[in-house]
Amino acid sequence: MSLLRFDGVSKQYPGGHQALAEVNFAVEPGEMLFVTGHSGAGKSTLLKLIQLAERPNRGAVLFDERNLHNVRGRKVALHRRDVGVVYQNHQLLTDRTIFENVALPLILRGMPRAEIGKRVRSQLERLGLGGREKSLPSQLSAGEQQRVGIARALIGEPRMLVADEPTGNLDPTLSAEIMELFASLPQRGTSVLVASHDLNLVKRMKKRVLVLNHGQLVDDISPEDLADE
Ligand SMILES: Nc1ncnc2c1ncn2[C@@H]1O[C@H](COP(=O)(O)OP(=O)(O)OP(=O)(O)O)[C@@H](O)[C@H]1O
Repeated sequence: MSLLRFDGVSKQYPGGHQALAEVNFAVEPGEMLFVTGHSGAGKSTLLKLIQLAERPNRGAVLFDERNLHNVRGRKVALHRRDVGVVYQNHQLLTDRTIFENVALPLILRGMPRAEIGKRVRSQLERLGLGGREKSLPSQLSAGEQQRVGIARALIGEPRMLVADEPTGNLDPTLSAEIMELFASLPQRGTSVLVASHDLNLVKRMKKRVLVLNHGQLVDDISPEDLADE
C-alpha cells in the first residue's frame, strides 16, 4: 500500500496560473525520492499539497489511502503531524535555544516534559548535535542550523519528511552531507521527498527522481536508470 498517491492532480492558483497539471505518482513507505525542475516548475506547490498548505483544483492527493480532500478543520493539524517539513532557511526561532527549537512541536502536543527531554536529546545526538542544546541558532554554522531544522521536523516521528530546497544556502560539501543524512532516514521507515533544482546533486544520490516541467510530470527516473549513467 502506497503512503502517498497523487491521482490526476492539477493546481491552478487564483489569477489563472497552472502550477501543476494532471500529476500522477505514488510513494511507498520508507522510499526516498527527489522532485526536480526549473524555477516555477511546480516543486513547492507539489510539497504544499502534501502538507495541506494548498489544495488541488482537480484530482486527489491520498495519504495512507485517505483522500486529503476530506481532511478539514482540526484534522489538518493531525495530518501535519504525519508530514515533517524542512525549509531552505530552516526558520528557527532565533531567541530560543536549540533544545527549545526542537522541542517545540512536542510541547505544542502537550507531551510530558521528561519524555520531551529524552526524545530531544536522543534526536540531537543522532544528528550530531549532542552538546549544542543550550546554544542559540546564531551560534551554529549554516550546516548545523539546517540539521536542527531536520531534527525539529523529525522529532514528532512523521511518516514522511518533505524538504524544499534544503541545501539552497549550503556549500557543495555541506549539501552532500545533508543529502546523505536524508538518504539514511528511510532505513528508519520514514519516506523522504526532497525538492531541489540542483540536478547534479540529485543525480549523484542515485535515488528516484520526478521531473517537473511547467507543472507536468515529464519523467519518473528510477535509481537503476541513474546507476547506468
Ligand atoms: N500563491 C501563488 N499565487 C499565484 N501563483 C503562484 C503562487 N505560488 C506559486 N505560484 C506560481 O506557480 C508556479 C509554480 O510555483 P512553485 O513555487 O510551485 O515552483 P517551484 O518549482 O517550486 O519554483 P522555485 O524553484 O523557483 O521555488 C510558478 O509559476 C509560480 O509563480
